[in-house]
Amino acid sequence: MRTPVRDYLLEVTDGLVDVRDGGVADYIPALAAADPDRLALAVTTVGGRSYSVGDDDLEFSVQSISKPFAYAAALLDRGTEAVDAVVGVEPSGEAFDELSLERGTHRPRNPMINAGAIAVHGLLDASAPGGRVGRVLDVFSALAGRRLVVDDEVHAGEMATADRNLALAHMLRTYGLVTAGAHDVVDGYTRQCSVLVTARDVAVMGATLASGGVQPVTGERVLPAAVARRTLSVMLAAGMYDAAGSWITHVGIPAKSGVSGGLLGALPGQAGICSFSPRLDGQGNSVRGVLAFRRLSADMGMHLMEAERLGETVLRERRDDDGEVRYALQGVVDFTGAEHLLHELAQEEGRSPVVLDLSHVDRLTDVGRRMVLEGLRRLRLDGRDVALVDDDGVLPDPDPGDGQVVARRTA
Ligand SMILES: NC(=O)CC[C@H](N)C(=O)O
Repeated sequence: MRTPVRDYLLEVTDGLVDVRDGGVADYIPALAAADPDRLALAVTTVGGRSYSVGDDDLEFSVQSISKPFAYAAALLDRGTEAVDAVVGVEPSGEAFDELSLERGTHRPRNPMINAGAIAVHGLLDASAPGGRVGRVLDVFSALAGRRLVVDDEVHAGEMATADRNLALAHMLRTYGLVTAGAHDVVDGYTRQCSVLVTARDVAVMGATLASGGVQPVTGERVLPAAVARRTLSVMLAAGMYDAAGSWITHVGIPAKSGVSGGLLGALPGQAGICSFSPRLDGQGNSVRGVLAFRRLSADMGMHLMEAERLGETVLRERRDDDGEVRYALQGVVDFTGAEHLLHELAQEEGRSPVVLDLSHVDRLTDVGRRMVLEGLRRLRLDGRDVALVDDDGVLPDPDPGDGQVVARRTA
């Protein structure tokens, strides 16, 4: 069988070929010269499988799609507190190159606009080989799973007209939010924007954020889970500049756009997505990219707020068996899954022993584990015997805290 996923992506891009609205960014010479008809769409699942169509191997400069990844690198290098001291996490509701600073602290409102991204670039570990740009290349390459490079021509072309970004950096220096030289930081930030990627690379990088920081193809943990979660949160709040509100409403996928026409999406627990099409709308977002994401979100149920009642699926069956009550669980036991089980256990009457069969459980989250153990402890306080069937060891060291390890059975 040929998997239908790639065919679906083809259908989406085929439907966009005739859309020619918008125009390419013209303030960077290399972007002004881009072929506006190029089109690519790529998806990588958190399981590490990639599907892509169109110009999926065409390299383009990453531009502002670098911002969330550089933010993640700064969190890695400096920790949350130091990063929070120079940049906020609020949507700005303004254009990407606006000097939008918070009242009082003078911090740029978020790391997804230029002012914030320039401050973030200044935070990167400059002691790495190749300095801050070397650091960017190392982290980006680990995220993509291949060695990435800077396009010197894109960089030189943008530096020739970088007055506005230089102004932002000088302004940030007056507030002590950038300490390195303004020219140095903007030069490094512009190189960061000039890293060459393909749509396939960006989808894989996004899948790394979506999977909580583990690069799903190489298996390497590139980012701590908390860094991935924070990066996705800021993308959701501010990744689409002044279109953030309508983006959340219509698409509901944490995302980041760039002036070269790339659009990154990362859906937690599911997939990284990238579209590439150079014509931009008035807000600087790729016209066909926005349409592709709207369609994917609607067709594939990818809107973050599309809530599934998964908790109830955890209970596979309850059986009265030879004088004992057996609960068979399945899937991933998280807060709502454990709550569902605890609710059922609370209805239990009588004195027969309770057996929890975990044979079909993939995993318990930390809170799921603590809640299930607390349930077992309370059953024992009520004078009931409890036992576990857990041949795969999904609940290692089942100590409910009363000093008595729970008995194990084989299925
Ligand atoms: N929105 C963007 O992609 C902007 C990135 C570009 N390098 C700039 O700083 O202007």
